[in-house]
Order: sequence, then structure tokens, then C-alpha cells
Amino acid sequence: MQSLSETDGLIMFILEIYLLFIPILGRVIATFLCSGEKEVDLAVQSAKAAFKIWRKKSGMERSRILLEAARIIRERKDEIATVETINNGKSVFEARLDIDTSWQCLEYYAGLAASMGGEHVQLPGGSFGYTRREPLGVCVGIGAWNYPFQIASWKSAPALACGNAMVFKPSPFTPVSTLLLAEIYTEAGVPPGLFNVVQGGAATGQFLCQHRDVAKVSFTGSVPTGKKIMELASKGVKPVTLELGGKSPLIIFSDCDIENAVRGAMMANFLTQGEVCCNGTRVFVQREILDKFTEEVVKQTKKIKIGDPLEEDTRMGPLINRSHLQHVLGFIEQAKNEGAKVLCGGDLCVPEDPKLKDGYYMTPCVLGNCKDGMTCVKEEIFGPVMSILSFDTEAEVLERANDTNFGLAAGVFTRDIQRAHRVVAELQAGVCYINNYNVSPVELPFGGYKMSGFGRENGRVTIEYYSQLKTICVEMGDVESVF
Ligand SMILES: NC(=O)C1=CN([C@@H]2O[C@H](COP(=O)(O)OP(=O)(O)OC[C@H]3O[C@@H](n4cnc5c(N)ncnc54)[C@H](O)[C@@H]3O)[C@@H](O)[C@H]2O)C=CC1
Ligand SMILES: NCCCC(=O)O
Repeated sequence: MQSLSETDGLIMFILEIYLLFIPILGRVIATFLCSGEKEVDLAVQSAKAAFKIWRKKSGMERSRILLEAARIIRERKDEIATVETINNGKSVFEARLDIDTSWQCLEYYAGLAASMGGEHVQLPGGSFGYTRREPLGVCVGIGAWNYPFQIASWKSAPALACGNAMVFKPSPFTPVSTLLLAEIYTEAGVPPGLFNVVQGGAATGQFLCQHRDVAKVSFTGSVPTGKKIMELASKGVKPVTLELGGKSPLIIFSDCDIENAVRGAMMANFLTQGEVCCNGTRVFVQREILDKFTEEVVKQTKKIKIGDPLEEDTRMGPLINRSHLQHVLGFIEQAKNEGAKVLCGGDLCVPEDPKLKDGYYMTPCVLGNCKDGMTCVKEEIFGPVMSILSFDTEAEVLERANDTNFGLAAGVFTRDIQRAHRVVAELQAGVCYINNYNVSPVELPFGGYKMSGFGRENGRVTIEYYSQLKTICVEMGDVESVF
């Protein structure tokens, strides 16, 4: 709904209304205005003013406010999860887990805020140097639609803990829950404007990335958009964090605990309707257990309850929108044409409840007989589609697992502890799981290798992506000039 036009060399912002569809029912529930260049500038200026106050606060002071925000999120967890479900379509059961990893992230960085600092270095003659870890300024966060509240929390918590301000733009498909986060930060006591939300799509995102007062951009979304953002940011020499897509391998050796491996494969493929960047969608199964594993995974997949995601026992809701649903179903059609076998699912689904008849539901799909060259094995589908491939040896599977431009995540199931560590050491992926998949402890860094991006979210290391180091050199004697 948003577009740009070229007029006399000037880019003008001309259309500014988004229709907000609700995936559960497949109908419009609201409209909202996009932020144009002027609104983006107002948001950045107000963040800049708040930054002047916030950067002066001690780590302990910032910590206290972040802890209060975490407390409010915990208190309002059910309400936020419900909003997330209505907006995104994921089951409310899962949305609550996302909200948990959101407040945990705030608590984690609140814990680090007070201990951030530099170092003291003794130099000859009593002189010395020291470093200060300082904030960057106004940071921009741009989010995807699959984990709206979690993405905004994972970006803003370290940014604010380090003393920055943030202007955040959620995906136009899921604009609502981030506003609750802004409300919560304000209630917790951050200076007005410290965490600002602007709404809109690509044009609004571009205005943000190009703004001269923006110090950093942290982006979660697709590879093509990530490339554009990197290009825009390079013009202002702004650092970027890119959390992009994936086509991750999950390797199941014949010596694994098969029940856990099946559970792991389900976790790796069907959370949030399969719309998860780090999903382990290429499931390599060692030939000896291929039939047993496949039979069990198909049995479990058929049991997934699809329907109204607001119901407590639903485990799969609708996909994000109709065109994405068609896109995912198109991959399944193509997989069949290329020789894959649909072992279950892969169809449009019309839940029994008549009010859901226009929602964007499909049955989760397991594809067998997959080969490395097939489109379903090479490209990110971002839907509930698991591709099963067989393998014989460790060396062979490693070669095939790494044969991709992506490198976000990978997993291995085996009881052989030496093999587990040997294999993960060879996997070209930023996040590797041994005997589990898709758990997200905020204490651990998250991010990709290769075209899945760079920079990290969560963990102690992320402090480095939201701060800069100042070196101070102190002379205690006289200046020894060479002139
Ligand atoms: N690695 C990770 O952590 C994650 C990666 N993803 C990836 O994101 C994709 C799905 O999410 P989408 O929202 O469809 O991705 P997308 O790249 O289309 O959009 C992401 C965000 O970027 C904004 N945007 C689009 N064009 C822009 C531009 N030219 N300049 C600035 N901002 C722009 C969008 O409005 C949205 O807020 C998948 O490919 C998935 O793999 C999604 C979630 C997490
Ligand atoms: N909970 C993991 C987040 C992955 C994603 O943003 O797609």
C-alpha cells in the first residue's frame, strides 16, 4: 500500500495507509498511517533528546528501569501474547514463550548494564591509559513479522542497557505489539522518546537508515532487504547488525535417541507455522533409521492441532497472509514436480469453526525422497514444510549440510559425544544445537554465518554491537616533542 514516486528528481512520499489484516480471520481489522520522512525525523529528534538524558545515567540507574520494564512485561504477559497471536497468527501457547524470552532479555541486559566498563592500562613513566565503553547514539531497529515483540525486545534491551536510544520500525504486517513495548518502557521510567516506534514499510525503513542522526541499524528480515540496508547504511558509514534468513541442516545419526530426535525435528520445523529463520528444514537422516524416523515424524505431524490460535490446545495457527500462504503452497507443488513425495499435509486447511473459513491455514507438510538439488531443499520456504534427506556417512553429510549460502543454524542428534562436538565444529553456522533445536536462551549469542548475516543478538557479546570504545591516553610527565 505504500509507494514512492520520482518527481523532478525528488522522492515524494505519496501513499500512507496500511490495511491491517488479521490472519486468523483473513479480514481487515484496522488501518494505520505510515511514517514519512517528516515523522521519521521527528522520531529521531525526540530519541536524540532522550539520549542526552539517558547516556548520563549510571548503569545501575538504567538497570533499575529495565528491570521494572521486565516486571511489567511479566505482569502483562497474557495480554501481550494475545495481541501477538491476533496480529501474527502463532498459537497463544507459543506467543507466551516469546514474551518470556523478551522479559528475560531485558533482565539479562539489566544485569550487565552496571558492569559495563573499560580497562586501565599502565604506561611507562607513571603515565596510563584507560578505555570507556560509550553508547553509539540513536540506533534503529527494523523487524520482521514472525517474532514482533521478541525482535523489538532483543534489539532494544541491549541498546538501552548500553545507554543508546532506539527508533524501532516493526513489519507493517505486525505493527501492534511493539507499541505495547513502547508503552511499557515509558511506564517503567525511560525518558520520553527513548524508545520510539514508527510505522510503515520499505520507504519508512529507508528514511530511517539514511537519517544523518542515526548511529546504527539492527535489522531482522530477508537477505534481499538486508543487502539494501547494508548499502544504505554504508553511505553514512553506520554499523549494521543483520539477522537474515536460513536453510539450516538438522543431522540425525542412527545412534540418536529417536524419540528426542523426532521431537527435535518438530521443534526445528513447525514453531510459528514454520515461519522461523533458524528452522532446521533440511533434515538429514542416517539411512539405517530413515524409515523408523520418517514414520514417527509423520505420525506426530499429523497430530498437530491446527485452528484458532487463541485456543489453549491449538499448536498451529494461520500463516501471516494470503500471498505468503500461496508462496509456501507453491514450493510444495514444485517439490512434487521435482520428485519429492508428500508424506503428509501440504494442503490448504479450512478449520471446522466457520468464523475461521477465510484465515490463512494449511496443514504442516513432511516431504520425503528429497534430493540436494531440489528447490525445497535449497531455498528458504518460511512455512511448515520439512524436507527429509537420507545420508550414509559423517563426512558426506557434513559436506552436504554446508553446501548452502546460508549459515544461520544447524543441529545434530547423536549419543556419541565426541561425534557431536566434532560435527558442530565443522558446521558452518552461527548457532548449533546438540540434541535439541530452536531453544533460545538469551544468555547465548544468536546470529548467522555467510549470507545469514553478521553481528549477534543476545549474550554478552552484543554489548560490543551497541557501544563503542573510547581510548584516553594520560601523560603524567613532560611532553617529549620530536620537533
Ligand atoms: N535471522 C533472523 O533472526 C530472522 C530472519 N528473518 C528473515 O526475514 C524474512 C521474513 O521477514 P520479512 O518481514 O518478510 O522480511 P523483509 O526483509 O521483507 O522485511 C523485514 C523488515 O524490513 C522492512 N523493509 C523492507 N524493505 C526495506 C528497505 N528497503 N529498507 C528498510 N527497511 C525495509 C520491512 O518493512 C520489515 O519491517 C525471512 O527471509 C526470514 O528468514 C525473519 C526473522 C528472524
Ligand atoms: N526464537 C528464535 C527467533 C528466530 C527468529 O526470529 O526467526
